[in-house]
Order: sequence, then structure tokens, then C-alpha cells
Amino acid sequence: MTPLLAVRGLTRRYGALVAVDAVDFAVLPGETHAVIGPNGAGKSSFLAMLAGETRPDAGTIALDGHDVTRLPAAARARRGIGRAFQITAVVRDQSVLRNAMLAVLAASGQGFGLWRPAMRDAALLADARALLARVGLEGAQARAAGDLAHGQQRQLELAMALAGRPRLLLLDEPTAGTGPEESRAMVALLGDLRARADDRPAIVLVEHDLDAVFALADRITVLAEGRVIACGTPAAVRADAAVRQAYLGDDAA
Ligand SMILES: Nc1ncnc2c1ncn2[C@@H]1O[C@H](COP(=O)(O)OP(=O)(O)OP(=O)(O)O)[C@@H](O)[C@H]1O
Repeated sequence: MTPLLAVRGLTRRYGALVAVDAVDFAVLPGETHAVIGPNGAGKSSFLAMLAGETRPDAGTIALDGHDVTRLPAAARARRGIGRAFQITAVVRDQSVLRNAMLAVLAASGQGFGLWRPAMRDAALLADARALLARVGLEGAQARAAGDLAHGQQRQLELAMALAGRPRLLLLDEPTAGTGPEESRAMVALLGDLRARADDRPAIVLVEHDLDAVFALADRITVLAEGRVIACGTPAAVRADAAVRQAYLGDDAA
């Protein structure tokens, strides 16, 4: 299968430090590909380069065979790369429904421009409600976004990222800062998203919670000190001696 995303030799330096060191990486259509590694391995820097928020010092990023390495984040978003959880677009004093409508409107670009206002509003409302149902927030539509529990805010952020119908969704630590219950709910939600055969996006998942990673990933790439030390199925990565040593510590090896 031709990869949706193909990354070659991606490199990012901070002074003398090589945070991401000549990384090759590929994501197949619909695949959930997790990126894990110890603190400081380069995961966030890598994801920021995929999103177009950090400029690489070397290497290329291709989406569907088109070089997007030099494109800014907004242009990448228009081509189908969506980003959730790092940049929070949620307007806290607006309702959940209103936030979802704003995300649908923003993602539609000119799409609603020729519609009469009443029809536009009806279409926006329907799309926004469908999105909220998709992330399990249909019961919270009228609440102010800022009053939601932390886990629910993350569900709303996911809905807003999905509004653009991304083909590739970049997820930065979806369970970070949530309790065990909320974390399980987020993993279940992402599992549902993944199980939809029809329009599921491919996902690049950076996540510290290895239970979540092993539950969700089709493949896992392991970074250590900016380099790829392993890439494969969860079972292969779990069994990999270099991964155990570098990532889980010598005790696990
Ligand atoms: N803006 C920056 N300026 C200088 N050094 C940076 C910068 N951003 C990251 N680094 C360094 O680059 C390396 C990789 O950092 P990065 O945050 O990408 O790793 P990470 O795998 O996401 O870490 P963590 O799991 O702790 O979030 C680290 O040594 C970090 O200190």
C-alpha cells in the first residue's frame, strides 16, 4: 500500500543537540501509528514538524506523494493534516455546541459561502451535533466548554479536530492530565474512531501511557535520543530487546 505520509531523514537541531535525527517514518491510510520513547526522545519535536509548527533542518515530509515540508501549518491542515490536544482552540465561555459549530464553520472554508444563512445555520447545527455525538458529548451540548471536566474538554478538542475531516490526525498525548476513568474513556473513544471502516483518519499518536498505545496502535515507532530504534507491530516492539533496554530501562531487559 502507498503510504499516506512518507517522512525521510527528518532532522531538527537545537544548537548542538540533535533532537530528531534523520528519522524515516511512514503512515498507511487508516493506520494508527504510535510514536513512543523516553523523555526527551524527540517525540514532540517530531510531531511539531509533521504539523508544520517547527521547521526541520533537514529531511522531507510527503503527504499523498506531495512534498509538504515547506508548507505552513494552515496549508497542511487544508490538505488533510489535523492536529489535536496541543493547540487548544476551545472557547471556554461558549457552549459546547457553539464550539463545535465554530469548528465546522472554520473547517468548511468557503464551503458554506453561497448558502442562505438559515440553511447554512441548519447545516452547521446538524454537522456540529453529529460531531458531538461521535465523541460522546451529545448530552453536554448546552454547557459552557470551560465548565466541562478535563476529560470531556479533551473529547471536545477531538471533535473540533475531526470537524476538518482530516485524513491524518496528529494526536499529542490524548490521555495526559486525565484521571484513570477519563483516560479509559478517551482510549475507548479513539478505539471507536479507529473501528469505523468508512471514514476513519490515519492517526499519529504520541502518548506516554503504554497501555493506551498497545490498545490502539497498528504499528509503533520507538524513538530514543532522536533516532528510530524500532518500528513494528505492538507485539514485535514489546519483544524487542533494544526497546526494552532504551525505553523501559535495564530492569525490564
Ligand atoms: N525549543 C527548544 N529549545 C531547545 N531544546 C529543545 C527545544 N525543544 C525541545 N528541546 C530538546 O530536544 C530534545 C527532544 O525534546 P522533545 O520535547 O521533542 O522530546 P519528547 O520525546 O517529546 O519528550 P517528552 O516525552 O519529555 O515530552 C530534548 O532534549 C529537549 O530538551
